Amino acid sequence: MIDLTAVVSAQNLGLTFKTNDGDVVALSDVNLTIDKGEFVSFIGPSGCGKTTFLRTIADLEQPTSGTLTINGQSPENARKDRAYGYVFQAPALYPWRTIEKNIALPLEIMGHSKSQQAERVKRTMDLVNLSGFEKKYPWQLSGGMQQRASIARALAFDADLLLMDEPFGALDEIVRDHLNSELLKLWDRTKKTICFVTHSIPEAVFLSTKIVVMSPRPGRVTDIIESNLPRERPLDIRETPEFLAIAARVRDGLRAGHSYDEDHI
Ligand SMILES: Nc1ncnc2c1ncn2[C@@H]1O[C@H](COP(=O)(O)OP(=O)(O)OP(=O)(O)O)[C@@H](O)[C@H]1O
Repeated sequence: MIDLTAVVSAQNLGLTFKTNDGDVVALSDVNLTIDKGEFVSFIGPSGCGKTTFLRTIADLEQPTSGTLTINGQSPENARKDRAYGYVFQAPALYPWRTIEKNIALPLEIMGHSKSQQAERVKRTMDLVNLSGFEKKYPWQLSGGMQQRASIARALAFDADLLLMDEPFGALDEIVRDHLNSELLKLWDRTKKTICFVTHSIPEAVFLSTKIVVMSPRPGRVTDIIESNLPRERPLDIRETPEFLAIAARVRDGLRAGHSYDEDHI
């Protein structure tokens, strides 16, 4: 049953791309409910449909079967309502605009007043610890800072739902650890609902209240793991037996959905 109180509710969701080489089944029979305030990670090998699922929530792709609602409404209406912010794999900042002007761009397009823009830019830059870098250009910032700026841009809408497609994949491990901790604090402070795509088991376990394990050909959900870790998570939680037990279950789910033979033909 479709859950109208959920932030995201997918029922028997399918999406098949028609290509010149035939049909590509990107999503098949996906059933998933995401409640308000959850942090949900999507993990699975390349091509299992993680990005497609996020893009479908964002109304950038249309499902070919099943039902999907965002805050009880269609993805199209949710998009018109500005129900979500989207953070891409690469920071995608305009090099000719300063950081504050990059963050303000969507607000500018939406017709917010200059004072509203300034207030929101200040608030979101504070949230991602970038205060003081307003007048810098993207190339003057490190990769991690650029990605924080694009998170600020997604937050500037003040949407309750944040869609993040492997935002830290290109960063080194130390920076990634730091941003993972910062993101958890931000999530705790803002009470947002977050959908987060990753390839990293420790990242998924560290961040999430729920982990959705997916497998390719066709993109299916093979396991949904509810995490019992406390909401407050220092980095060394990754060495605890509770953490390692969840990581082992994710690994099992990934293995079960993976056909190694097929890959090596
Ligand atoms: N516009 C499109 N047209 C045709 N096929 C597509 C299109 N977009 C995605 N696909 C295919 O759909 C499948 C799922 O792709 P998707 O990008 O969602 O996977 P992913 O799990 O996010 O992968 P990655 O981890 O590499 O980002 C892949 O086989 C991909 O080639």
